[in-house]
Amino acid sequence: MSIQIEGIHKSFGKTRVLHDINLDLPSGQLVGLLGPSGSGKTTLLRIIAGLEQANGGRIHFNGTEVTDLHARDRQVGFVFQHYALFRHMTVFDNIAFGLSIRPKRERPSTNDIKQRVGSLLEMIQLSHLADRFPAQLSGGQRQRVALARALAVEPRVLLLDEPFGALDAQVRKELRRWLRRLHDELHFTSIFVTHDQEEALDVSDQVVVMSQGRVEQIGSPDDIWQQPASRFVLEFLGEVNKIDGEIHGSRFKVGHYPLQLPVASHRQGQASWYLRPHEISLSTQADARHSLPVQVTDVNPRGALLRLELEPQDWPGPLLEAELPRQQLEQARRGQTLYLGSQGGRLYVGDQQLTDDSLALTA
Ligand SMILES: Nc1ncnc2c1ncn2[C@@H]1O[C@H](COP(=O)(O)OP(=O)(O)OP(=O)(O)O)[C@@H](O)[C@H]1O
Repeated sequence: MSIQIEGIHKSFGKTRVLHDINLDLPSGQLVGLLGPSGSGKTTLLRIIAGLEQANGGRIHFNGTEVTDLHARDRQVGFVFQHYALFRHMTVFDNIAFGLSIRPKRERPSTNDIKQRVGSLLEMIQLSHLADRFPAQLSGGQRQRVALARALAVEPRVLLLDEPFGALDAQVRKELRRWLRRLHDELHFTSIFVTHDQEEALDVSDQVVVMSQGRVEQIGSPDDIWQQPASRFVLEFLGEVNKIDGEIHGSRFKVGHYPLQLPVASHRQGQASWYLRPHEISLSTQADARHSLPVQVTDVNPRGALLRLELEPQDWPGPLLEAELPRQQLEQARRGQTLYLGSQGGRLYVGDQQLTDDSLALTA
């Protein structure tokens, strides 16, 4: 089931919380809706479900307009962070619920219901707990039952709002892998709200990044990571170091250290150089490529990698995080002075990136 969202906007009172949202989501994809708290993810999800009315715009499922269709007629399954299973019903009855309340002529026979619930129980690997009550399950098991319950009625679209938000990191990771596999087997279309960028990048076919009620970027996890469309996306997705300075002619001056830009910039003044930890290179000697002195304040080996915390020396700025192959700096130790450089990173003046490509700065 493909989903088209055209010019959706929404206000609560005088506050506009969604601005002209346009999305075209192909059938069968697992789409991650990612953004900070308050960016409008849940509101958009509720509008797609029909639980909230937009102030304008249209929604189509497979080309058919559903904007004015009641939630119960949209055939949408919903799983929330705290999904209230019926406490007085067993796991089996919870999953069977949606089927068993159907009007008589649409209701499958008792045997069919038994079979369908049986195969869902197998799928969520909880067949052995069919007779338990929700209170006798772990949080992860409860969320799996919630998912099976949503899938039992064969929704055309499954919407998940932080479904694993309340679970601990390990269970969360297992469940999202499991959701991915399930998705690959059953090919339904789902939209999955999260504010956890690792979660979104890990399981989604496409990620929609939202900020302040607008779509900042839509693309594959790889696109979004490699080619962030804005400074917001760059900062929101993954760790990034920010080094502030000023552009004068063809130089980017950090404190009193002038770094040479590859080409003279037409923009002058305040600018920020953004570097992911792995884009930092370090040398024990100052040279043409490594000119900014930093002091090592922490050394953390992580397998084949070395993670260093660095304090700017003699130039203003917050602590920096660098990550490099261990053999490159075998002898790194706390208190040592090193010289920072990079072949990459991105230079921004305000919200505008100075070049389309990554930038190499040399002293
Ligand atoms: N029923 C409501 N009445 C008034 N304001 C609301 C209502 N629901 C949401 N909002 C506001 O709309 C904005 C978007 O909220 P929404 O829940 O969609 O964000 P979100 O990105 O899902 O956030 P979170 O990750 O914290 O759940 C927020 O500023 C919120 O306070």
